[in-house]
Amino acid sequence: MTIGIETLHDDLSLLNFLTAPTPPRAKTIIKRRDAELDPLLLAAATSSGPHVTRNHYTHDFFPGVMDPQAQGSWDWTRWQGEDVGVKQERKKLTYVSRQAPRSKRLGSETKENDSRREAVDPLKSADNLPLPAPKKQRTPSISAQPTPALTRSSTLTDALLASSSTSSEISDLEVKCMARTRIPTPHGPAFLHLYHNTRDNKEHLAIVVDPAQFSDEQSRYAPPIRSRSLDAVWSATETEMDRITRGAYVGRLSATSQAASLPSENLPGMADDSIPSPLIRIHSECFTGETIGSMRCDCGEQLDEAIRLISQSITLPSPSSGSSRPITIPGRGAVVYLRQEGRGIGLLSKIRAYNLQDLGHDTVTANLMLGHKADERGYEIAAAILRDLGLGTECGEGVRLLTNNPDKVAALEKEGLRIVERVPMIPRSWQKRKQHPVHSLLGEVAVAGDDEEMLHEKERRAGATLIGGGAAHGDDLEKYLRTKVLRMGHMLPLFPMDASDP
Ligand SMILES: Nc1nc2c(ncn2[C@@H]2O[C@H](COP(=O)(O)OP(=O)(O)OP(=O)(O)O)[C@@H](O)[C@H]2O)c(=O)[nH]1
Repeated sequence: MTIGIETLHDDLSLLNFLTAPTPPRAKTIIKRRDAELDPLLLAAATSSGPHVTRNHYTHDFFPGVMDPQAQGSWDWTRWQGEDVGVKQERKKLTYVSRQAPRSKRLGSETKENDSRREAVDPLKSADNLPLPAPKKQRTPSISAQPTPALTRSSTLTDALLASSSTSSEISDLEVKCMARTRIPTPHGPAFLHLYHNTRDNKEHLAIVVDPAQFSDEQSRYAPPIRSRSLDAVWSATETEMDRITRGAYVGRLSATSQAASLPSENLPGMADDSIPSPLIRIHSECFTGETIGSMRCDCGEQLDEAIRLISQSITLPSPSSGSSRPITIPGRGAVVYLRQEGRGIGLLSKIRAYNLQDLGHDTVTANLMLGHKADERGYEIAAAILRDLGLGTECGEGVRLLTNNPDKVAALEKEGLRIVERVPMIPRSWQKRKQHPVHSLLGEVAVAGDDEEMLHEKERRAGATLIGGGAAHGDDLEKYLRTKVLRMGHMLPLFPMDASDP
């Protein structure tokens, strides 16, 4: 039986053909038929919001401003708005793929933590604010590039930005603090700063400890640690409330105290000579250590310990020889929290590395076996964030860096950070047993007579590696700490495991 193309022109004849008791023997040509898109289906789909199924999440109904077939139609960021050069008749909805062509997708495939990933102009995200967005324009941000001499048209903000740029390396990196807020922590108040940058599309953070900003009296001993890019004026139309909402305020916000900051809050200043330089920690994200209290590493306790140490108040000698009373001022410093999970290899690879570690390999070898370097982190963004905070610059304050990692010190110095001192981070589990068996740093207080087991139990109850917790002990942690010293050269005296250990 031969069926001509003409006999399959409608649904019924096609159905008959497909369900006939005897399959056709002769070659049958079936013409491809594209069904009309049912207008009802179109209406239902448009009103039901974005598509989220596996096959459809990259497609959406767009205003027909672009030819769906055209190169780049998948790129939603190219859409300039309905009114831009759109002919009236093309305003109807069009089903457009938001997925880049396969060649493009494969070409840009990079590993999770690759800092070379194309950034989607993160500095322009000021329109994430709930308030009316300022007109899209390049807003002031801190550049890692040496700033050219100021022109006559330069504003005060420009002058401040210029004074904070010290790196001698040519770089296109810019960072901008998008928002800041006060966070009460178990160690005292901190200001959380969220940064965007032009290098990667991650949101890096700075946890600034500087409670003197709440008090006029204490702030005269040292300049406040404030973000230049946050305090800058972002647009001529920005209101006081816009500024306060994104954290550009002075003092402590309350229902009765709401003072927006000015760029001049950041005039470069030097601390009183007797005040130690601010204590700084560059911390790399560790989901396992910080979020679920993993005892495979010391990252959770390091983050907590850093905030605790930075928050410790500073005692100054009395200002006049006649007075015997020393002065105490609140601690100052910052933790720059970089989103470079797993020493830069990403969480997925770190999880795989843990399995290799369970097979007997150490943290360095496991990384190498997975095709990574022992450490793939970079510190350029950290240095730019610190410059934005006025820290470690040539004309501002130097920093005391909390770390045992010599590579970190070298990398930050290469970025132009002025480090006046390295402050070691002794793991709590080593610190405690070394000092006194009943010494307790935090949490539940140990008492004389507590045996080792009791101490560990108290520490576990106190929160282990999590923020506000005590020390954690365990074989995995011990192995990790020793590998850092023995294979990665961390500058830390080994805690003797037993009498035969070095
Ligand atoms: N690849 C890998 N990363 C790990 C492992 N354990 C912790 N990390 C990551 O290591 C980073 C912390 O680095 P560390 O090497 O512990 O310490 P450091 O920051 O180099 O040095 P310090 O400043 O002295 O603390 C975080 O990003 C963790 O996620 C591991 O076993 N494998």
